[in-house]
Amino acid sequence: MPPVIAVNGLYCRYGVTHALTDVSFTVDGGDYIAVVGPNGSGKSTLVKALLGLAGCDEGDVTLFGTSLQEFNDWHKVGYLPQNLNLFNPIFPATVSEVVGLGLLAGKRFPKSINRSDSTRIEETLEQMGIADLRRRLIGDLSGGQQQRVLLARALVNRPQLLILDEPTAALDPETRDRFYTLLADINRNSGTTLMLVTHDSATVGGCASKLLYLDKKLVFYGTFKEFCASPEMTGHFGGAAQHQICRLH
Ligand SMILES: Nc1ncnc2c1ncn2[C@@H]1O[C@H](COP(=O)(O)OP(=O)(O)OP(=O)(O)O)[C@@H](O)[C@H]1O
Repeated sequence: MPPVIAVNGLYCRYGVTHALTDVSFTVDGGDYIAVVGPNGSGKSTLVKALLGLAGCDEGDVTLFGTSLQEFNDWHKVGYLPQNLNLFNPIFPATVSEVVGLGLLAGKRFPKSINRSDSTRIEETLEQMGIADLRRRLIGDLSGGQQQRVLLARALVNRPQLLILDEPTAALDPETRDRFYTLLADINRNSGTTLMLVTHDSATVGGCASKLLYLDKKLVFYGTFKEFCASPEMTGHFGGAAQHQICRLH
C-alpha cells in the first residue's frame, strides 16, 4: 500500500515570504498526525499544499500514491477548515441539508440526494451524536454543535483521509475535549487517517500517534514517545516547553 500522504522537498512561499522550506514526510494509512508549531510556522500552508490550493514552487505531494497534479479521488479526502464562520441564525438550511452538501460535492450534474444518500446522512448524524438536531436550522445551534455538523459534512463521504485545520479554535475546553475524543474514535473505529492542525499539542498528545512540528521547516516528525525522549528536542525547545507537549505521555 502506498502512503496516504507523501511530501517530498516541498518549498512554498507568498511573494518574498518563505512559508515552507524543504519539507518531506510520509503518512501511512490509519495514522493520526498532530501538526503543531507557532503562529505563522506554515501549518495552514501545508494543509493548503496537500489540497492543491497553495502555490508551491518546488517539491511533490502525492496522495494515495498519485501525484497531486493527477489526483482525482477527492471523495477520499475530507477537510474541515480553520475559519469557523458561524452560521447566521437565519441561514435557511437544516442540519441534514448541510451534511448532505458533503455528498453533493462528490457528484456530477444533475446533483441530487437519493434514498441511499439519505440513509448515509442519517447514519453519519447518528455517529456524530447529532441525530436529534437533524431538522434544526444550522444557525440556531451552538458553536460546538455547528462544528460537529461540519465534521459530519466532512465525514459523510466516508473519506479515508481527514484533514482538520484548527477545528476547535472556537470551542470551550470541555466541548473541545469531547471533539478530540470523537476524532480518536473515528480514527480507531474506521481507520480514517487524520491530519490535525492544532495549538493544543498537550491535549491531542493523548490520542494522536505522531507529532509533526513545523517552524517553516520540519523540526520534528515522529511519535510522541520519540519526541519526549529526544535530547535534541530538549535542546531545541528547552525542557519546560518539551514537558508541556509531553505531560500526557
Ligand atoms: N495569503 C498570504 N499572503 C501572504 N503571506 C501569507 C499568506 N498566507 C500566509 N502567509 C504567511 O506565510 C507564513 C505561514 O503562514 P500560515 O498561515 O501557513 O501559518 P500557520 O502556522 O498556519 O499560522 P497560525 O498558527 O497563525 O494559523 C506566515 O508568515 C504568513 O504571514
